[in-house]
Amino acid sequence: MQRPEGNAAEVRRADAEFFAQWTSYLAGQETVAIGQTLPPHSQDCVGCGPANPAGLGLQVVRTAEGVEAVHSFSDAHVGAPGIAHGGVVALAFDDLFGFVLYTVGALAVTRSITVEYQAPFRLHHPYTFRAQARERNGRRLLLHAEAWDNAGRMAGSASATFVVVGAGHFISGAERPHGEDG
Ligand SMILES: CCCCCCCCCCCCCC(=O)SCCNC(=O)CCNC(=O)[C@H](O)C(C)(C)COP(=O)(O)OP(=O)(O)OC[C@H]1O[C@@H](n2cnc3c(N)ncnc32)[C@H](O)[C@@H]1OP(=O)(O)O
Repeated sequence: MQRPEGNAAEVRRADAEFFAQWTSYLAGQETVAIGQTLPPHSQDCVGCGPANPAGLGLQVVRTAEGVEAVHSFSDAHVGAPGIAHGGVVALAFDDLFGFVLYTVGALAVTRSITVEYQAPFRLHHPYTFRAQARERNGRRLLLHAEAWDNAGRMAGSASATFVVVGAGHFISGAERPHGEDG
């Protein structure tokens, strides 16, 4: 859903609808079948939001094991000539981990992420990113992902710890005093 600008009441209503959608996924009222595309984290999300022209625009599909996205980095995300910047590769992994939450059924945020860059990610070449949950220990989710080129070579992999939070963590985040997390 498009986030309206300028009108605080409209922004709050859009946010409320967005949170309600997530809540219904987490409550199991809405599910996404294997092979279907998962909804973006928000319309403006830098990883997957279709309304963010500076973003990656990841389109993520649910799989039997977790989630998957086929993505080609564009000129907007160049580092060294012809090669995607390592930071945007990390963004792709982090955002993909955000989709694994649909399969776990919990809200969580990145506490740490480690990326291995096995080969350069060449611009305009498709890479298949796959991510899944490996383990849950209390509030800690251990997640793992890999990215493969079309020749079947692994270009990168990532491991992350996400920490489960309540919906309050996201609500009015910008207005919340530092240290008051949900
Ligand atoms: C309805 C709403 C809809 C929203 C939709 C959006 C969906 C999501 C979109 C996703 C978009 C993409 C993703 C994004 O971009 S997410 C955005 C980027 N990430 C953040 O902004 C997170 C910022 N950090 C925090 O807010 C706090 O630090 C959190 C909430 C994470 C924890 O602070 P809190 O004070 O609450 O907890 P704690 O410090 O006691 O720790 C908790 C537990 O974790 C264990 N631990 C800690 N560190 C590590 C470590 N390095 N390795 C292993 N374990 C570690 C620790 O021992 C403890 O374990 P246990 O003792 O309980 O067993």
